[in-house]
Amino acid sequence: MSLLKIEDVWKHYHGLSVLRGIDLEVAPHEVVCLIGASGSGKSTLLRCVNLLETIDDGAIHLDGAEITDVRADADDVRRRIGMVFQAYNLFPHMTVLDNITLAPRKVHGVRTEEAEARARELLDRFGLADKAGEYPDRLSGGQQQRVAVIRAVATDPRLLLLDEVTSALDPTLVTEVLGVIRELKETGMTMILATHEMGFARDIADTVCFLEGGVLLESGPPEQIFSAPEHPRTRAFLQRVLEARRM
Ligand SMILES: Nc1ncnc2c1ncn2[C@@H]1O[C@H](COP(=O)(O)OP(=O)(O)OP(=O)(O)O)[C@@H](O)[C@H]1O
Repeated sequence: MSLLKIEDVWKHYHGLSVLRGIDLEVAPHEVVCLIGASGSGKSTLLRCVNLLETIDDGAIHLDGAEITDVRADADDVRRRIGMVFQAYNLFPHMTVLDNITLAPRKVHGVRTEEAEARARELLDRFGLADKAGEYPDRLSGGQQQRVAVIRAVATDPRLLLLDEVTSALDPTLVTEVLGVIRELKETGMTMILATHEMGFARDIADTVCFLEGGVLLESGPPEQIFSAPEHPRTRAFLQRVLEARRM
């Protein structure tokens, strides 16, 4: 059974359709990368999945239950879905350790010692063990984003959504964040990433989905999408990306 099932999802803003009948299934442990030009609907789709936006038509199921049903408990759904944004959104007045343990303690009711032990284990695994007592403004952008990723997985979510997590970073810092995500893949975390990093999508994705104008035009394994895309619009988009990189 799929872990996430998105069925004919539509989203309109002020009469304009920004998601137009999206269908997508994500299997447990699968890594899906959403690619497409700016404004194609990648972020909106992620925001619909964790109920930050309400959909106008269609349905989204997590673990077989419809989460877009009006009777679904949005807080419960968000407890099961982690999300990391482009802007790291760490709490500036809290140490790294407190940032990471806040949700497990306050939302999931985990005891402080247990939450801190888990946070330290994650910090250690992702090479940030010495930063537990630091405040976010003492960390580099790459380190802050790694803490944001750790914070999102500290509650053991069923699904992790990552929205352009490397866009705000200096290119030299991108690699370290990508390293963390690669490591998460090794642990079997199911993830959906919206990304402009084609190289990364090719490297990490099990499935790449190309969106244009709110339509999921083509999806498939990275070898297919990047080497032999079927849809002419996918080919045109990848060509534009390639040309922009040469400039
Ligand atoms: N809150 C909002 N109100 C009105 N329009 C919105 C809102 N959020 C997004 N949009 C519009 O929806 C469309 C899709 O935006 P979205 O941010 O999902 O695209 P994207 O593919 O994630 O872009 P980017 O790669 O730049 O992040 C855009 O035309 C955008 O202007």
